[in-house]
Amino acid sequence: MEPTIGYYLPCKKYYKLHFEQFLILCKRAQIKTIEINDDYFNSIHSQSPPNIIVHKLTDILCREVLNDDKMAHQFLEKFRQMKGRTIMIDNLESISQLLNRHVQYSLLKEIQTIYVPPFISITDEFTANDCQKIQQLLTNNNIQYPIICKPIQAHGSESHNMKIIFDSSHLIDIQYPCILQQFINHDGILFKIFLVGINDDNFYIVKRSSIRNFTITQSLETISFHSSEVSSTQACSNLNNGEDIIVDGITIDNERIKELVRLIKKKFELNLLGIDVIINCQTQQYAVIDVNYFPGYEGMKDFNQQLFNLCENILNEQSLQLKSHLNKTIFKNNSVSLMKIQSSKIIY
Ligand SMILES: Nc1ncnc2c1ncn2[C@@H]1O[C@H](COP(=O)(O)OP(=O)(O)OP(=O)(O)O)[C@@H](O)[C@H]1O
Ligand SMILES: O=P(O)(O)O[C@H]1[C@H](OP(=O)(O)O)[C@@H](OP(=O)(O)O)[C@@H](O)[C@@H](O)[C@@H]1OP(=O)(O)O
Ligand SMILES: [Mg+2]
Repeated sequence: MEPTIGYYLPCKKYYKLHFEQFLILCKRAQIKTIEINDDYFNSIHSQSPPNIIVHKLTDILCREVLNDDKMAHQFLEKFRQMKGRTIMIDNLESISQLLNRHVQYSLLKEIQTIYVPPFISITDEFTANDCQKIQQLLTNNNIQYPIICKPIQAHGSESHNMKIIFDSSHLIDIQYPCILQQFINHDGILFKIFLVGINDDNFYIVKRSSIRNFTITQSLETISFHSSEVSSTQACSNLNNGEDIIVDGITIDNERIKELVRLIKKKFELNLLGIDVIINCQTQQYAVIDVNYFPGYEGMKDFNQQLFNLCENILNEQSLQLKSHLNKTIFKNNSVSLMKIQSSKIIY
């Protein structure tokens, strides 16, 4: 029977990735593809689950985990029920570790050689009256101004509105729940590392614009921004470096990134990853500021081919395992009948 790959992608993601190219590659290789949606689940009793499911379910996972949404939970349960019979690219439990910035950063910090700028987590139990308490937490954790305030939720439309705060008198501006993190001067350059987990070396680095350096000489008003304004491919914000500042010389060490990718992939057990790195312009430390599940892969021309290769590898492994399982069973059955023959010989 021909192998099958199921997919669940929000429309926007499907078109942005040109996912039809992936489907064409599958067709050429005689791999069946099927969209996983409500219709699929309604007719599931008549078919066995796909060998692999490729998906971006982060929005639905966020609704389930962070908003306790029942519909989202019911939909995800249908994927969970296929566990053991299909390979999910990637596991929902692994992806969940990235959805909350506090969880994500805490796990990254457990990797000793990885640097995550110091942060504290501010739950929604804090109120505008707690600024002193928050300042104390910042001091205890050795976090200096400026600081960046990020929503605790790391994925979805609500997660990208950020603030830069320059002094304690503006702590009143933070939105709850959030992460407050040390702002690192990095010459306005961000490195995005896109990974398709065929092996640890299979990553692609793109350089993007980012937020320019700040020196605090006087108290500044809080700056609010959306992360796409400063770091998307089209970014052209007054928070970026002006054209007169030349930063083309900044490069990143491939070997260091290779090690970083290996450690993060192993820690989170994910195949489709985007890792955002900035380089502290004073200490040259590589700071990991964000890990995204199934990112946009903008700039990586052959993403669909890479994803296809990953799926093909998994299918090949599956069929090898199946063959070896069948061989073992045949061998076991043969040896059983051989033993029967031998023992019958003894009897006679
Ligand atoms: N600690 C930091 N120091 C300096 N700049 C930072 C820091 N953290 C984030 N930034 C800047 O803010 C931008 C958005 O941060 P972050 O990547 O955490 O947001 P996001 O909304 O999760 O992004 P993405 O769209 O990649 O998911 C970064 O691209 C970078 O320009
Ligand atoms: O593609 P999607 O709609 O899933 O959006 C993702 C976005 O890709 P896009 O901006 O190119 O679309 C990613 O940007 P890159 O790191 O790849 O630059 C990153 O911001 C993810 O966090 C977003 O996922 P979300 O947070 O919304 O779940
Ligand atoms: Mg993110």
